[in-house]
Amino acid sequence: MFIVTSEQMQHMDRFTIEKFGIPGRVLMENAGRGAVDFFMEQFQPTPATRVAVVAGRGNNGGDGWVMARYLMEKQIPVTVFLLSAQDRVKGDAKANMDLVEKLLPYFPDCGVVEISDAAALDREKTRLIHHDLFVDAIFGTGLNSDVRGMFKTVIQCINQTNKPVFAVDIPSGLNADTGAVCGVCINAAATATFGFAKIGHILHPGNEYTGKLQVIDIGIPGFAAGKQDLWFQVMEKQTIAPLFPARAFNSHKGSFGHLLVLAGSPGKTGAAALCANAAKRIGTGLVTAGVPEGINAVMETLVVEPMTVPLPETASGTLSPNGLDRILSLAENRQALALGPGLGTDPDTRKLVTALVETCSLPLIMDADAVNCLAENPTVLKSRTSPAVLTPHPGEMARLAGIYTSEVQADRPGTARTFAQDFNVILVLKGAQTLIALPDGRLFLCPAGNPGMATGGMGDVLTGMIAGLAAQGFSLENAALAGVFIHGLCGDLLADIFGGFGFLAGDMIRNIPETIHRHLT
Ligand SMILES: NC(=O)C1=CN([C@@H]2O[C@H](COP(=O)(O)OP(=O)(O)OC[C@H]3O[C@@H](n4cnc5c(N)ncnc54)[C@H](O)[C@@H]3O)[C@@H](O)[C@H]2O)[C@H](O)CC1
Ligand SMILES: [K+]
Repeated sequence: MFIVTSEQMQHMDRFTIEKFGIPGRVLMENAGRGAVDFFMEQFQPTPATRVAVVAGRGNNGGDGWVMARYLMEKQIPVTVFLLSAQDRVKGDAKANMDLVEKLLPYFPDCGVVEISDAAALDREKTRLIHHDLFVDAIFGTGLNSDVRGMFKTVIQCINQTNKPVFAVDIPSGLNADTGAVCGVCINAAATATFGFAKIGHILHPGNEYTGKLQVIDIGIPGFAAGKQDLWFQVMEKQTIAPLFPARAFNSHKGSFGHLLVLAGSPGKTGAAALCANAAKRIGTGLVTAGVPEGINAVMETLVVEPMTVPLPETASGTLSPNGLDRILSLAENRQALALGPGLGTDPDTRKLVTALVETCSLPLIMDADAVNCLAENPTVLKSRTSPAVLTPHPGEMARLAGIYTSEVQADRPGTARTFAQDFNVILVLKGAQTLIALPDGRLFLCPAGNPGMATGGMGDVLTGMIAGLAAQGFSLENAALAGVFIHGLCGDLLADIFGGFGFLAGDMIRNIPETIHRHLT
C-alpha cells in the first residue's frame, strides 16, 4: 500500500481537478459521502444519536458539511459547529455550507453554530461537548503550523469528552507527513482519508491518533498518482508471498545456497549461533559460521546444522585481519556473507571489516558490530563491489550517520532514505515500524512486530534471516523486505502465544517455518 505526503496528495487533487477535469465539488461530494458510509459502519448512529460536526473554514470543513447533509437525510440529529465566521468560508466548502443551511428548515433538530472567536467558544462550549459522537472536520492536509488558541481549546474539549471521534481525512493537529502532533491532536476512533493513506496516519504516534483507517476512493485516476513519484509503501503479504516459489522435486541441499557467517567473540558466541541457526530455519541449504578459534568449541555446542570454521583471532579473542585470505577463500564457494553479530569492535577487527567491505564480492549483510566498525569511516561503503544491507538499530544508525539518536528517531524515513541513497546500500532501520530504504529512494515500512521483540538477540536472528534468503538467491532487496516482514510476523505469532513479552530471540527461530507457511504460502 502506497502512503503519501500532503504535498503529493494536494498535487494529485490539483491534477484531477485542473488537468483531468473532475470538479473539486465532485471530489468533495465523493469524499463526504464515502466518509458517511464508513462513519455509519463504525458507529451505527440512530435518530437518537446527537452528532456534532466540527468544521474548519477550509475544504476539510467542506467535507464535514457534505457529511452533515447526508447524516441529516438519514434523520440523524446533526449540529455543525463552524470554527470560523461564515463569510470566511469560500468555494466548494461554502457551497456545501449553503446546502446545509437550505436543509435546516426541514430538520428542526439540526443546527449550525458559528464559533468565530474565543468568546463565542466560551458561550457555546457546553453545547458543543454535549454530543454523543463528534466528526472532526477542522483541519486536513492544509494544516500548516502548530494548533493554538481557540482551535487548541476545541480539540482539547472534544478529546476530554471521551466520546468517539471520527476524523475527516486526518485527525486535526496531526502532521500528515510525519505523524507528529502539532501542539494538540484529535484522538480519533476512526479516520476516513481520501485517495491514499498519508504517511502521518501510519508513522507512530500518528497511527495511535488515527484509529481505524479507511481509504475512500473519491475518483482520483490511477495515473494521476504518478506511481513513479510515490516512494513510500507499507509492506503487504501479497508483496512478499510470491518471493517463495515452490521447491523443485529433485532439489538437494546445494540447491538453496551456502551462507558464510562471520560473527561471535568471547561472551557473544550466542549472537553467532542465533544468526547461523536463523539462516538455516529460513531455508538456507548450508551455513558455515566463521568464528574466532577460541570460541569455536563453544560454538560447536550451540549449533548442529550449521558448520563452523575456527579463524585467527586478536589478543582480545575477536576475529583478526590475519584471517582475511582464509575468509576470502571460504567466500569463493558461498552465495552471501553475514557479518557482525557479536563480532566486537577491536581495532584490528575493524580493519578486517573494512578489508572485507572493500574486497569481498559476495552480497553483504552487515549488522551490529560490523555497522559499528563502519561508523568511523562509512565512506568505505562506497568502494564496494557487491550489494550490501546494513541493519542498524537507531543508536547504531546515529553513529553511522554522525547524528544523535533523537535526530534519527525524529525523522526515521528521512534518515534511512538519505543514508541508503548516499552510500548506495539497502538500509534496514530497526525499531517499532522497521523501515527498509533502497538506494533508488524507495522506502518500505514493516507493519508487523511488537514491543515484546525488544529483547537482545532479535537483531542477530534478523541478520541470519536476511542473509539466508540472500544465499538462497533472493535479490538483496527482496531478502531484506521478506526477512524483515517474516521477522515481524514471527514476533507477532510469539506475542499471540506468550502474551506481550517474555519470549526470546531463540523462540523466534523455531517459528520461522510456521510463520512462512501460515502467512506466505
Ligand atoms: N484528497 C482529496 O482528493 C480531497 C481532499 N479534500 C479535503 O480538503 C482538505 C484540504 O483542504 P484545505 O482547504 O487545503 O486545507 P484544510 O481544510 O486542512 O484547511 C485548513 C485551513 O485552516 C488554516 N490553518 C492551517 N493550519 C492552521 C493552524 N495551525 N491554525 C489555524 N488555522 C490553520 C488554513 O489556512 C486553511 O484555511 C483535505 O484534508 C480533505 O479533507 C477535498 O474536500 C476533496 C478532495
Ligand atoms: K480533520
